[in-house]
Amino acid sequence: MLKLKNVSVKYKDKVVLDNLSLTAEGGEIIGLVAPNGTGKTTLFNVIANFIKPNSGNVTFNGNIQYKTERNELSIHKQLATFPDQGDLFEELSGVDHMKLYANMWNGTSKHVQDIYKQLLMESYVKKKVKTYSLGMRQRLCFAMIVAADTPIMLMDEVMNGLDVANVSLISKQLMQMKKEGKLIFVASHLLANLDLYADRVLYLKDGNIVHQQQLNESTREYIKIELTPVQYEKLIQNYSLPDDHLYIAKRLCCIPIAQMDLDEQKDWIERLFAYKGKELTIGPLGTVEHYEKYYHES
Ligand SMILES: Nc1ncnc2c1ncn2[C@@H]1O[C@H](COP(=O)(O)OP(=O)(O)OP(=O)(O)O)[C@@H](O)[C@H]1O
Repeated sequence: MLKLKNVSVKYKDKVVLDNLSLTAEGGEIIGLVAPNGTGKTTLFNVIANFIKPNSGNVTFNGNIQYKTERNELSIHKQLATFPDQGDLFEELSGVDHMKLYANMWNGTSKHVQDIYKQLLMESYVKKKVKTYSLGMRQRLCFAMIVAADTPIMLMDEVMNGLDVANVSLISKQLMQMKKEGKLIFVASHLLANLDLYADRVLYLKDGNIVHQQQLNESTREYIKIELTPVQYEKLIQNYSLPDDHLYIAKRLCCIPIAQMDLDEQKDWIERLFAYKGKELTIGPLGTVEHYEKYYHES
């Protein structure tokens, strides 16, 4: 559905994307994670052709590239980007905005009512945007991209400023759209949140994807415990830890269990129980832990 090949973007001497390649298919939610200023928006801008890469290309559906105006039009019919709150019209209602997006991409707005009901916006959607809170505006931006109903959606910080109930509401809607076969990119700083709905999380670093985390496959499991650097030093002096264990962000010790039999696993759990008041968990690394591994250790 979407293929980026050797994409590079430079602003003057600053390389932001460096030979980045990526393939993505419909029916997938892809999280995009990196500290501020790494290149997430730049990557979205390349996919949407808001900026031209210095080299490399983007291909849709196997053979369509941004080479002609006609191609650009046909790609833009299939792709919508998350609206910016600053682009909302204060004097128009939420419904007006949703209809605008629905008509622009879909040629019809008959599904708009179902969407605002599903997103629990009925009580305010017909009022002018100037009366909305930040969270209501954010939900409207989301409702607009849902109304656009495109096969590809690029969402920058979709959950910004939303409370727990709204995060859950929007997560559900994202998963429903994924089931319908859409390809959805979500750039986010709300890491734990991505664990709930993303299929794959891409970590951007130094202009490229430094790691792709598959969340829907069984992944390496670890015994995980929070340890201070002093406690960790003592542990590695007293016991021989597997070479591939991790000590992430000088706080979390992760011991892989794949190569251990049940007795060895039990031994490790007993040893680690000695650290009173520390939470011991068993499972794969989550998005937060990967993030700390890639961005807090260098
Ligand atoms: N038009 C531009 N001219 C010069 N430099 C730019 C331009 N746009 C972006 N940059 C630089 O490119 C880098 C990546 O910016 P980008 O907006 O893609 O990051 P981001 O990962 O989306 O950040 P954030 O999490 O803060 O939204 C930054 O260092 C930024 O200063």
